[in-house]
Amino acid sequence: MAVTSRATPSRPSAARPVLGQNQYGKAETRVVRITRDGATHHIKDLNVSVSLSGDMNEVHYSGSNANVLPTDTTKNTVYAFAKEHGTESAEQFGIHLARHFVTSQPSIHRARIRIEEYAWDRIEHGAEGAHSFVRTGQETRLAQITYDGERWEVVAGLKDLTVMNSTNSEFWGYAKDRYTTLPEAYDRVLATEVSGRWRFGWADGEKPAPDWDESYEQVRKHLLQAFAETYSLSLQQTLYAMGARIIDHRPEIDEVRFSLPNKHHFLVDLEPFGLSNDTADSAVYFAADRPYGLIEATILREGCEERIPADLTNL
Ligand SMILES: O=c1[nH]c(=O)c2[nH]c(=O)[nH]c2[nH]1
Repeated sequence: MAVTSRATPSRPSAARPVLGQNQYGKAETRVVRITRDGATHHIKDLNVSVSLSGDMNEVHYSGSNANVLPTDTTKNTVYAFAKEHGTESAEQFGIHLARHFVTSQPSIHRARIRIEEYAWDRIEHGAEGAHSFVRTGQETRLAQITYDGERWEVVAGLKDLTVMNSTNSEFWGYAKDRYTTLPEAYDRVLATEVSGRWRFGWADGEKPAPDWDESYEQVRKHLLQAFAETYSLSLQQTLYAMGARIIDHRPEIDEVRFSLPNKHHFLVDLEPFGLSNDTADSAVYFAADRPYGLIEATILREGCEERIPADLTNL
């Protein structure tokens, strides 16, 4: 029930149920810090959950918020601390946060900070710069084989391959109407979780089949390198570059389709906390999980038929 008066909060009568263990805080603040060492960038990608407890009887019994540091504040603290301590280990980062909450708020006696850290490897490629990353951990490899007694259709693919460029991405010059509020971006983070399928030209059991494993490794390498090396004016352009590079380098493949969610990273406004974000040496982002742009397209070898379904979840 909402509090409707400003009356002094009261304790429950002896007959009323007693409050047991309780805790609160903001769960899963997704914070990404990009540290810039010239053209070499470093990523710290954390999922931080704060859980606080202490003198919280009144807020439960009567709704008095006097002892409650808002969960929104705990989220802001994570962002601000990411700017100030974000290159440190997750353990050390958690120690800073926990100490801050317990020592700065008399009503908070215990802070539990849980952190998941996502690791990123650099994408090896031939171009300048060190700002392209692939999230550590194996993607899922996919295959679909169809045979009607005469002809074969083999489609290979992958999903859950997460990649990021921490620079060399822009988005501007787009159509605008009365509902457009998106600011034009001249240097943004471009991140996506690649879902792709590619169809082999091989359809005839008499002809030698491609080396499937070698083909998979090469397609994966080419799509990563195209992602890393493309100076991107849109995710659509990057998608086309990835598919075109596969078609150009892998003669066994006739058709490629990608479904690429645009995993938006929004700069956090740290001005209210006296910190300037997006400086030459570092920037802190909020990694949003939804809604997301979804960019999908097929790239074909000239003269080949489009057979991979538009909705990759049907494959
Ligand atoms: O690369 C992009 N393509 C879009 O179509 C689009 N739309 C949008 O809001 N942001 C972006 N980014």
